[in-house]
Amino acid sequence: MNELISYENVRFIRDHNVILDHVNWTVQPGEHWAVIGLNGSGKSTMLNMMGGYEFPTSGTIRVFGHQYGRYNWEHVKKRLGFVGNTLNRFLDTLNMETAREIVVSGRFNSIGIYEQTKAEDWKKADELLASFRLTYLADKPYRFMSQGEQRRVLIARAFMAEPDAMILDEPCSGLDVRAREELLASLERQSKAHNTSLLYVTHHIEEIFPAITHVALLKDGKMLADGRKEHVLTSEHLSEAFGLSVEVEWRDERCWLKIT
Ligand SMILES: Nc1ncnc2c1ncn2[C@@H]1O[C@H](COP(=O)(O)OP(=O)(O)OP(=O)(O)O)[C@@H](O)[C@H]1O
Repeated sequence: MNELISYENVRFIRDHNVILDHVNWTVQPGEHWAVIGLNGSGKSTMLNMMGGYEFPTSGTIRVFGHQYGRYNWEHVKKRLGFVGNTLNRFLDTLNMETAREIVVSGRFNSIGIYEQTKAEDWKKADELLASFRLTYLADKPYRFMSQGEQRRVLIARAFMAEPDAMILDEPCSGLDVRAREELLASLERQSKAHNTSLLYVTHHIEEIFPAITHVALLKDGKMLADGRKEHVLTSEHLSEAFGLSVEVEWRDERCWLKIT
């Protein structure tokens, strides 16, 4: 069994609401996934479960070959990068730190630096800042950055530990079009450099950049379609998922939507 991630018949019920309904999903090494669906379709819940933040009501989740509930999940989490709104819990600490400090802290999977750092850690943080075009923010405290800048700093931080898989929950929200394109290019570069599988949640089909190989399409907590992106991103599937008549157009290995 060499899958990176596998969900078997995963159900998640909260307050009598079925939030994920018999979800089956497999990610193989080398694949990069986009997870799409309308607001409330269960995208974040599905991915947050991997971090051990929610326990499935039934079904099995395996990450890096380890079954959730039967293994010390801290070891799994060390190999997972995560960028999403859950980091807002640490806002008080983040606000006090500079971009450089935040990126370095990713080396220890912490927010805030509580361990001995080495010169090479700072060198690597500087390289990451450069790769994400954030050098100009190196010494600026988080609280004085724009929303888009904060988002990019957190993404650079998540690469510091060279994770095997990286969950990015709407990483481009709040970014202008140029910043979005720069971020997508940096993500592509970094994921190649470290062999990191990307798991990318978005509402925007045009953010599915060429390096993304597969798509999971959720509707009302169910997996409507999953597999290679060319097979999933069709006018029929997307019209059904969005409850709206749309037409898909492929240009330069990217997919664009037209409302029809
Ligand atoms: N802890 C919780 N308790 C109760 N309901 C929850 C909880 N977490 C999520 N939900 C509900 O589960 C559903 C799926 O939420 P989720 O955040 O996974 O959707 P999403 O597809 O990521 O949505 P969005 O695109 O708006 O971010 C929503 O109806 C939400 O209200």
